[in-house]
Amino acid sequence: MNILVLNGPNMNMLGIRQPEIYGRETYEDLKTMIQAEADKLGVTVSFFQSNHEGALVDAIQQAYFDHVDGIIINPGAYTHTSVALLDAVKSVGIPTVEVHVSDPDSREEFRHVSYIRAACTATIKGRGLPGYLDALRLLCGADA
Ligand SMILES: O=C1C[C@@](O)(C(=O)O)C[C@@H](O)[C@@H]1O
Repeated sequence: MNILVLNGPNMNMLGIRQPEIYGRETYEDLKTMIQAEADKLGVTVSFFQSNHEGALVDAIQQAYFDHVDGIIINPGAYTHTSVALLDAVKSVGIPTVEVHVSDPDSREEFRHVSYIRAACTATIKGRGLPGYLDALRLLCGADA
């Protein structure tokens, strides 16, 4: 099984950006944590982070041609704005789990809308970085 982990804008700033919300662990720590869980589950994971909407659309489309089995996506702020990412996930038909480190629904009103949610099989939010591990287990059919 092949899982792609996509992170949107500012997720490369984990550990630096608003640690009171996103914690002190870095993007590299996140990748290490996911890789360790993937090794346990016996699945292959690849990672992509971009601050650019189109690059994320390209990565989702490429996942189709690479026969990726599942996508974990934290679109960052594009969650609340991007019809393009919604359309991309719908286009490829790959099971996709939306992850948020914080709980956007308990933050500012403008974070309450998620465009991508309609294309996702599940949303995991407010669980910190371990939320990504829950998403991985969910996609692999292991208990989340
Ligand atoms: O960049 C982010 C991170 C986020 O997706 C999260 O992981 O909690 C929540 C979004 O509202 C925000 O724009």
